[in-house]
Amino acid sequence: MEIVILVVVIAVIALVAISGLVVTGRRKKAAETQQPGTSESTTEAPTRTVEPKVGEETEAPPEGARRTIEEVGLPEAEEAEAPATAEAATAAPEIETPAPTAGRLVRLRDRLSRSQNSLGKGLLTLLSREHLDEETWEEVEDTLLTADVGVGPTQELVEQLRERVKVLGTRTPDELRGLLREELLKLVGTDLDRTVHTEPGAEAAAVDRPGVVLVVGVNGTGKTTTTGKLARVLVADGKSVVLGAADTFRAAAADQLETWGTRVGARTVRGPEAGDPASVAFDAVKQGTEAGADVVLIDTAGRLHTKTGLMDELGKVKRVVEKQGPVDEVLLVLDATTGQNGLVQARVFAEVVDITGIVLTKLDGTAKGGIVVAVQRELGVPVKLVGLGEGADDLAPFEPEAFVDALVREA
Ligand SMILES: Nc1nc2c(ncn2[C@@H]2O[C@H](COP(=O)(O)OP(=O)(O)OP(=O)(O)O)[C@@H](O)[C@H]2O)c(=O)[nH]1
Repeated sequence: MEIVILVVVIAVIALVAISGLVVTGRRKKAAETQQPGTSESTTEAPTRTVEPKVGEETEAPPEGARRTIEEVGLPEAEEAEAPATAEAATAAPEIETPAPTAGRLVRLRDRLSRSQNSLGKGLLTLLSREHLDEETWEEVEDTLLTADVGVGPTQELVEQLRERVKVLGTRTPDELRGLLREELLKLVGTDLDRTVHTEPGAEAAAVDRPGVVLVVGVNGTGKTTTTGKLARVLVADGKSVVLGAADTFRAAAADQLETWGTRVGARTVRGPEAGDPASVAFDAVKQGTEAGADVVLIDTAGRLHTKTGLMDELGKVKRVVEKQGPVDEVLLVLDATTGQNGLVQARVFAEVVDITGIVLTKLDGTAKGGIVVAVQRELGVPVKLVGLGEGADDLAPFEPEAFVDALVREA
């Protein structure tokens, strides 16, 4: 009997154990069959990746999108498209046509007058006061000094204005505007040669060499950008241009210049990183001459005017280039927003390389347009170009009338 009970107990235990195993096995299977469920969300993932993300409008359509074209029955179109796309990938980038240069300053006048508003508007408001007492004249003086016109030119202007306002007696706003325009124009100067000399000098007729322009200045003033913009201006005027990346300190600067060049089909001559800038400049002129280019533009590295070694190096760049012929234009790039500090820079650069023209950049970012007057006085060298923005065609020939008009125009 005991034996029978023992057998029954063992049988019951065995049954329980077997049914437990079966349940675990089923659960495992169920878990495995849920994996496809998870992979369902992964199959969703690719679907998600073909959805455009914010800012992807300009990217090539993803694979999924092309299949949709197939679905609507245009396989031939896709086949025909495929080689074209492959070709486009290897083809040279499209060459841009820069905007014409004539009247650029006028076109950009709105921007200029917006940024310069405080000088012209400030002066006109002061001069419109009923009684022009000593205090008002002092305010006129302060306004001019704040706008970086410089002490000497400010005193001259105030003296002239005082005299003429006295003679004029009662003043209408239009008369005042006219008066101020005339006096500012006198200060800015209308008879300076503001041509950027990109043509080789007379001696070149025998040698047949390109015009050579050297671009110099302290760090970050906008040399590379200006060189690139100038290349566009020249190409727009039908000239062939070779660029010399003599900024060997920063590989990125040479890349930046090359990008500007590529956009307008101008070749860039570059050297090894940290190589000798004078030799790159020399090579650029040599290659420009061999290629029969019209102009060679040489971008130099930014250097602090206080670093004697770097300033000596700049002198060497110019001397080495001159072994092949004179440099026709040395452009000093000054950042208009640095105000009076620009004058100190100008003085030192002028001692090392003969500056023949000034490019005043970032005039769009300052109300201190008076630096135009101050820097010309300081160096006796005219402002020839102005930068009015970061856009590729935001470089304008400096036109005194358009500039002064922008200063005194009605807001
Ligand atoms: N708003 C404005 N920005 C400008 C103008 N000209 C240049 N810039 C900007 O100034 C910055 C410096 O310009 P770069 O051309 O790299 O200056 P750089 O003098 O070559 O610099 P380094 O090689 O480091 O000495 C860039 O962000 C330009 O886009 C301008 O006229 N207006």
